[in-house]
Amino acid sequence: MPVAKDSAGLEERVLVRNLDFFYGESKALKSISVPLYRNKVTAFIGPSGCGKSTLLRVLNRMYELYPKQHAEGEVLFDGANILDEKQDLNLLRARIGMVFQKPTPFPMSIYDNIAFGIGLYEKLPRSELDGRVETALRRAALWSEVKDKLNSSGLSLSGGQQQRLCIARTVAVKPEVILLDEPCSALDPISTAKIEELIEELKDDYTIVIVTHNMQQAGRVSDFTAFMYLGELVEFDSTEKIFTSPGDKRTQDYITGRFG
Ligand SMILES: Nc1ncnc2c1ncn2[C@@H]1O[C@H](COP(=O)(O)OP(=O)(O)OP(=O)(O)O)[C@@H](O)[C@H]1O
Repeated sequence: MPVAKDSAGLEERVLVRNLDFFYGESKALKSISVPLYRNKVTAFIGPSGCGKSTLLRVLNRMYELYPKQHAEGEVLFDGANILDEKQDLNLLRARIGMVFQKPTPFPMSIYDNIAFGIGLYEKLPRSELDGRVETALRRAALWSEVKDKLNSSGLSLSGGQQQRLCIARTVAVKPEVILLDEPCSALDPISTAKIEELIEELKDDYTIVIVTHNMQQAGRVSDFTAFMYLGELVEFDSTEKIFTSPGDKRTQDYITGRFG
């Protein structure tokens, strides 16, 4: 299928169109429309409760795990609406991976943390699996720190290392889009800097979406920024534009710390 690119060479990897989301009767997302461009980092910012995490949870249909939550509208991925009932959820979650706020390694060895995820989707001989585990750990900038203790528990690592292990686990199944929900909020500044460097490198291969409360972080890591407020998407533009001359007063007030 020919892929539409605009004059700036941007390719819409995912296109959210008129998306509404409901927790029971309560509407948490109101007619959200936003593109997520290939090989770019898009940051979602906005005050607590504005719907950032809800939006991420729609993008890989995580909300399906809970009763009385539903989405209406379209999330187009390769031209198909992932909200469609026929969507294979396991396949979707392999293609759109997610890293959570709190590092969540499985209670198993470092090696198995990575191998387990791969094993859900592919049956590989041990030698090939070893290679995939190493590549994923290198990609997550963790290999040099763990290569001599692959059999130690993932839980024995520091918080920052655990978060990189979770990123390695996500990368290992070869997703196309990576969703990061406040990935640094539980980390110290050095670990945060490492994750930010990693995001910069990963965007060569993936489409990345990050939710962050940290304005400086959004400014450092993202190419595009979406500002949300009370379930609405107020403004979406290049990060430079949002942070230097936002079009909406609410965006301006938020980024200058006047509310939120
Ligand atoms: N499980 C739930 N049941 C009912 N309402 C919920 C649930 N989870 C979130 N909400 C509501 O949906 C709205 C959006 O919440 P969401 O967690 O997406 O916001 P957020 O922008 O990610 O906030 P934060 O920055 O504090 O993480 C809020 O009004 C919240 O109270």
